Amino acid sequence: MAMDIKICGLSTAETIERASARGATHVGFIHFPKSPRHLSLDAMAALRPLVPPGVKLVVVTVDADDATLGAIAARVRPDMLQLHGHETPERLAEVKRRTGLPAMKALSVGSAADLDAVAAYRPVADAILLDAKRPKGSELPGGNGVSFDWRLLAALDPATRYMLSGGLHAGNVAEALALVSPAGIDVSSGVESAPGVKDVALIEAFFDALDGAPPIQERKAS
Ligand SMILES: O=C(O)c1ccccc1NCC(=O)[C@H](O)[C@H](O)COP(=O)(O)O
Repeated sequence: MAMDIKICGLSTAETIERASARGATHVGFIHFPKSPRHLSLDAMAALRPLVPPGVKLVVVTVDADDATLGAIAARVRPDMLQLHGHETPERLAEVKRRTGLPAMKALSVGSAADLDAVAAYRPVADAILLDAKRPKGSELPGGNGVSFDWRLLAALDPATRYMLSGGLHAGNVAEALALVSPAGIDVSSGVESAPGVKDVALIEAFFDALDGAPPIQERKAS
């Protein structure tokens, strides 16, 4: 099965087009006012038609209330929500029921014990994204450009499908994929020239690096 590739925090027609053309299966919009990648409802609704059919649009929120999530569902019509705050499995199930949308839950990993949370979300989440912990001083629960120790994922139930996230870039994605076999990968800061400024050349370099990575069957065998 081909790996999912999510390019997150996009905000321009050019970067949506390039990421999609190079093989992104998912593109992400951030709706979190503290983020340099924040897009208003109007901005997301305006960019929505630029996401090609077959590429999934994910809107990322952080502990958003029902009114906000309802407005996103109605006006932006994403294919999926990404809940990147402290949402419990019960809240995730409620969000799915209220919005009628699939939901991915982001979980932060700093130690093997952090992976215990995965079991609670697996029955309700449509996808699990494993990200690094927020560094001290950052106001952002994601999009910090820092990685966690990928070797911790050896402790995961091998049946767990997850998206690997946190600090990936063209220079380390092949190394990550030599160590772990995620169902998907997600990148934001690693394809930016400055916080919130996506760079087409870095997007190209990321996909070039993936083109050079060994296919998943070879990775599993090694
Ligand atoms: O990117 C943000 O600004 C952001 C803000 C608040 C919550 C989540 C956010 N990003 C979510 C993502 O899915 C990022 O792609 C993920 O955290 C990886 O980011 P990076 O380490 O910068 O590649």
